[in-house]
Amino acid sequence: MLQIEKLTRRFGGNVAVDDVTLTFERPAMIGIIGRSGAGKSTLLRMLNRLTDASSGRIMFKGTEVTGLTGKARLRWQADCAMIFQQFNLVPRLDVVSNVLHGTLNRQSTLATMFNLYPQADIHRAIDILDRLGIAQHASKRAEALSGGQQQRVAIARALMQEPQIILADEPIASLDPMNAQIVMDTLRAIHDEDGRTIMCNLHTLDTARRYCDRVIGMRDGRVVFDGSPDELSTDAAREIYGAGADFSESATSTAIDQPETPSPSAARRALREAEALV
Ligand SMILES: Nc1ncnc2c1ncn2[C@@H]1O[C@H](COP(=O)(O)OP(=O)(O)OP(=O)(O)O)[C@@H](O)[C@H]1O
Repeated sequence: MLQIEKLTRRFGGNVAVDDVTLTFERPAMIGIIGRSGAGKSTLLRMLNRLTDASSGRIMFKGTEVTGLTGKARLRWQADCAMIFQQFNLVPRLDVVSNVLHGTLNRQSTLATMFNLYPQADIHRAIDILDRLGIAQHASKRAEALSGGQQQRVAIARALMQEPQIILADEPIASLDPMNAQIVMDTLRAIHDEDGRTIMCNLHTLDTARRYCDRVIGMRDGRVVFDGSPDELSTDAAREIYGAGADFSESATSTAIDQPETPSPSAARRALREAEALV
């Protein structure tokens, strides 16, 4: 399905991603771990074509992604949607409009300028927000939401593009443990229910073990581990993090509490407000 072949990215004399070859046969939830500077973000950004490769190639279902230009490249970026640590929403814009931004690649410039979205898209945006448990916030400005809620808005915006792959670059690094759990549960559910591939850069080992089917460990731009969560032993973790015998997994762990649940009537009210707004 997805093949990464000898992918390399250099920044001057620094090799951020070094000759990485990976094959993904079927949709899965994949965690990429490694310490800061290991090359995780650069790898995801090359997959999404935000960053060009220095050499090597990416193939998806027979198409060479690394060779796409213009509209074909934009289509790929919708098919392989990306979410970020800092959410990248428009803070002063309401939540539904932020989600509708996920359709920008398909809109005419004029329609975009005047926020003219088809009714069907508006309903779909609200359905997606409802699915992610945040429809009650649909009419609020994005900046009024908590970090976890904003990350779910970013996921909703990604889902508007009907992507086959969702790339998540440190999606929970700015969140408290409870919101981190909600966001990871959401990503896992999207994989389980929709069959989309989810590829997440993660700082914490326990999150990768708990949520992912396959874990890829990077160190100094190279893949040094590729296996199931069960195979990710403390020794393997030491190798990935380049740590000594005093390596403690607790240094890469998060404790997790109980998630919030919105009241159904509040959600319905907010849905009506949002429909009136857009
Ligand atoms: N645009 C850039 N220009 C120059 N060097 C870069 C650029 N982007 C990344 N690098 C370098 O490439 C290396 C890998 O960075 P990258 O951000 O991919 O690592 P990472 O594993 O995602 O780290 P973190 O967890 O801190 O985000 C680092 O040495 C970084 O300084």
